[in-house]
Amino acid sequence: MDPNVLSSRSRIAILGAGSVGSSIALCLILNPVASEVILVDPKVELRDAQVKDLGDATTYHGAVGGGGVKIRSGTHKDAGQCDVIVISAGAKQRHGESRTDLLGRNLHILRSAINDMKPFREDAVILIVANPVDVLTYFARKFSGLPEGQVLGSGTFLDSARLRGILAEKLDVDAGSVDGYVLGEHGETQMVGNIRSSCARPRINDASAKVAWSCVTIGAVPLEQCLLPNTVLDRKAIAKETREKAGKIIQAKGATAYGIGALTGSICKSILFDQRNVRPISHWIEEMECCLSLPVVLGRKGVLRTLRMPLNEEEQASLAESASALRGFISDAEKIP
Ligand SMILES: NC(=O)c1ccc[n+]([C@@H]2O[C@H](COP(=O)([O-])OP(=O)(O)OC[C@H]3O[C@@H](n4cnc5c(N)ncnc54)[C@H](O)[C@@H]3O)[C@@H](O)[C@H]2O)c1
Repeated sequence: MDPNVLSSRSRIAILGAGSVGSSIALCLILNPVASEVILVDPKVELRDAQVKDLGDATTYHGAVGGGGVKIRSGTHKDAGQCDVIVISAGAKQRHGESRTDLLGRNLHILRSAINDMKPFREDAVILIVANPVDVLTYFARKFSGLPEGQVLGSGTFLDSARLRGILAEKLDVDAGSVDGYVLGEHGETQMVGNIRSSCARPRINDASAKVAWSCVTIGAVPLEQCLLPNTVLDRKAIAKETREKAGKIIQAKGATAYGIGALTGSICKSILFDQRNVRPISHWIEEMECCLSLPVVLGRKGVLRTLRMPLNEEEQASLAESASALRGFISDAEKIP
């Protein structure tokens, strides 16, 4: 089927009209993949103002079905009937607040948003962007009752994109030719640091732990064989730079929005156009009993299958450690009233 015919009937809802939600909406206007984008936010003044502002951007953009993208305000019930529901509704961390308390607030938002959206259209795909993304993806699957492949989180797609960009610069190649993944838990939310001690969980100490270095290739050529003459690749420093990029942006401007906006738009495209792209996406992993990122095939039914990477022993151990930390965090979250 012509993908544009498919998309012309499609609708995407975005819950949360803040920095991230509005950036996602703009990307979906500039690179249209659905005929309608619906913004949902209890702050109705903000929501409607974002819709008006974004509406101006549609004037010269969007050729889906020839008529351009329609952006409008909507309710949670409208969202439940959309093809893709992006959840960027989330409170930001207050000064001195523990991650557990933040999770408590965001879990509350997620639970009420999902209840308000029910009943879901049968083939709806829920895409979690709000943090902590892996834990919220786990609970969205539980609260929504949708088939597990239809509930996913942006996961380490953003971390992996950052890694690719940094490697591309160091190796002087196009980022599109770099194949490499950050796996496990989404880095912006490593549940360490100011987490309450009663909820402290094992952490990955090595900053390079989550990059699947053994599988990085440049145009299908193993990384080792692609280094420029007389160069040494400091993997630990690159992993650290990848992990700390978000923090630096947030420190300077309060939030990250454009990167996640563009990548979320591309996940929506993979789903609605049934593209079968391989992306590192947070999803339910049965044997790990949590949601975390491994490469998956993405299509109209969401996660179609997980691809198992030939990780070395150390990488497998760090992935297991990431899963154990997430399981611990989930079990702490289950106790939140
Ligand atoms: N996954 C990633 O890679 C990534 C990257 C950047 C930000 N984030 C996360 O995205 C989330 C949003 O960030 P932001 O900067 O846009 O925050 P923001 O405060 O600007 O926007 C959040 C919006 O959610 C709305 N909201 C609250 N409850 C709602 C509900 N029940 N239904 C609909 N909307 C509701 C709020 O009113 C607010 O407007 C945060 O959790 C942030 O950590 C994730």
